[in-house]
Amino acid sequence: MDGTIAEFTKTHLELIENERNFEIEQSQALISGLLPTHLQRLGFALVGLRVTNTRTGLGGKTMMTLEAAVMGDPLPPTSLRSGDIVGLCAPGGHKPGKQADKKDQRPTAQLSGVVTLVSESKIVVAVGGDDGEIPEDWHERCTVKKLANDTTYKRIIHALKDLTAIKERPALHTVLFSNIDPRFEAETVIADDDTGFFDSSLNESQKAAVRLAVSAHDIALIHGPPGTGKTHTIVEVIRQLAARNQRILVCGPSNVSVDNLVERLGRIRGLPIVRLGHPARILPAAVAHSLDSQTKYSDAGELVRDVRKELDDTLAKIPKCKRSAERRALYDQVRELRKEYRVREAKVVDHTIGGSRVVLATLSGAASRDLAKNKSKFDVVVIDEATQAMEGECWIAALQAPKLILAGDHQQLPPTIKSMDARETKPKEDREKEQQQSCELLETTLFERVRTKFGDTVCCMLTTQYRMHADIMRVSSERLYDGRLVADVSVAAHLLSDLEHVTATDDTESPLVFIDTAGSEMRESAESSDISDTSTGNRQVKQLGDTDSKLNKGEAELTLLHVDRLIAAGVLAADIAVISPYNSQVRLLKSMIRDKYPEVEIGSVDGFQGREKEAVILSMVRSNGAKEIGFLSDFRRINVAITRARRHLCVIADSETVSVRDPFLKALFKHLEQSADLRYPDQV
Ligand SMILES: Nc1ncnc2c1ncn2[C@@H]1O[C@H](COP(=O)(O)OP(=O)(O)OP(=O)(O)O)[C@@H](O)[C@H]1O
Repeated sequence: MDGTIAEFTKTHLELIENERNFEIEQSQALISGLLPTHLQRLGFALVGLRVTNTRTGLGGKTMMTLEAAVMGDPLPPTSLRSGDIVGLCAPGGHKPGKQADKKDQRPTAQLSGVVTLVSESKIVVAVGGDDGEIPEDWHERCTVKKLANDTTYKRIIHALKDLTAIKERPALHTVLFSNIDPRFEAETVIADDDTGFFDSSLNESQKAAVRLAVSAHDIALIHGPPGTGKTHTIVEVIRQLAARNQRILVCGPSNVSVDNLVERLGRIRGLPIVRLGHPARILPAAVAHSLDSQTKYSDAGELVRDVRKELDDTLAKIPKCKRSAERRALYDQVRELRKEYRVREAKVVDHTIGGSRVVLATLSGAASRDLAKNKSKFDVVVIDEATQAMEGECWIAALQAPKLILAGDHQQLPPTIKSMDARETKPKEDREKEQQQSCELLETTLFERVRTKFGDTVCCMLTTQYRMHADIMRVSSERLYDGRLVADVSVAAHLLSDLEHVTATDDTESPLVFIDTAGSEMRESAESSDISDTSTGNRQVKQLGDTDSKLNKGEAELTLLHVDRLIAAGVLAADIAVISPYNSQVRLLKSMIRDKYPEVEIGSVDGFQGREKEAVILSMVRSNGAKEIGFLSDFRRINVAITRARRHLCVIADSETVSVRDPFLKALFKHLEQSADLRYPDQV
């Protein structure tokens, strides 16, 4: 088995290194080659800021507040967001008092940090702390510039190396890498009369999934098609495990996936939880459970608060201090206080993590030093949205317990492999076969691998969905979920016209509308360079892989007309989403719809995975004589697209181009022709 693991990690390490290099090269090509002022126009930098305040945050980090050079001026429009990794630098890397070389506008990053807040007038960046001290000669004017973030790749590489090096392996590893079958409790873990469930609203498939997950010794999968209450089920699994005195590490690939669980688990009385991760990246609703808040406000945190205050007071004195000797003395004092602060804080952190039965973090965050230092022992690792994480990423968490529970849906989009996306628009035959295989290997998730290996023995599918009208989910159920997915009675026939303030019209009484552009000459085109996003005032920079992205002006106009009709019927703009598989079309749609209806959400299909809206309009874009459909041929993307709508789905597409080759699309268009309210552009 060790040989198999060594082979597995070797291949994956190579692939992850490639992916990491690809991402860094791409972002450097975009960011490093441009002058800061140019980057600022593109939204990737803020130039000539003043440091207006410094205080101490978690991990002894210094929170630097930066504002526009002219006091009270707003910051220029920016795409910098909380959680971004940024470099802080002075123009030309000059030191205070020295003249900057006017010609050299390229800054050299001198400090790196994480953005914790961006408002109209200021940006706050957490710097230093465990990552190093702030240099004494730190200048008060600087540029903030977005940096490539390869932290997750580094952590995956570390985890894969650790996986190879393990001496005493849990049975889980044997199950995953050799031919040993997974084991389950022979006895019923929750009584047949169902009295053992905490949540009495669970449906039969959810109960079956909980039983499977609790009874597993090594691994169990919860397969949750769209809207089937996967999170609901995971919460019950965690409660059951906690009631059996197990310690649980709960992870997801994104902050949103983790915070969704934090919010729900946080409501359960008597279940101590803690959310690890940078406060800047945690959703407001989950912040109260963050390690940062708990160390700050708990009784045990009292110890830390005193030193924090002293540190902040000392830091505040530095900018006012003119003499360099005095300044230096204050810096020495800061260094000492910071050491003391870290020692005390480590104790509180240890206490908080150790006292929590459930610890939550992103997969990447599971590599947190706080966990490693705490030597936390977990009995079970639960990974939600596991089909959106690369296997290597799952191993960061999976190394920390002998039992693993994965939840996800392999019929929706897999993790994004950026080096593959960049090639997506090129013809298939141009891609090197080997690279194609590598990407496919990276795209194969741990969930998928285990499901293929053991099938239903380890996997339980949730079969009742609580989102879509029955007509909206039908094709997905029949083609992708063996016809087993059923709509709960509460949603099976719900319509927009049932909503308050919505009048009954042809649109609001139809769960499915299909506007077929075939023969209308509404052809696709490639993106011209002058589409701007008027909401930010910035010209949008084309994303990677967009080099050949497609748009369709005719479809965009039909989309706007359909939005007009829904809103005229009383549907709230905030209940409508407009989605398209192509980024160029998304930009075009934003430029046409945003000013008129700012609350209508407009985005890519990929970006909308995991979300839902009452009404969804899908613009498929492709319309050409050659019947080329590019990445619409990925059934998982189409599945995500059509399963976002609760009461109304309007598909705008050219059936002659889109419905011809791909079996899933063929089935979808057959269903649309039979069951949807069918319209042609001249009737809209
Ligand atoms: N047993 C149930 N009875 C009634 N409603 C339920 C039940 N299970 C889930 N739901 C409802 O279904 C909706 C989806 O649940 P949840 O958010 O847990 O699903 P999910 O599968 O995680 O979602 P997604 O499809 O986005 O992954 C929620 O509104 C939830 O209240």
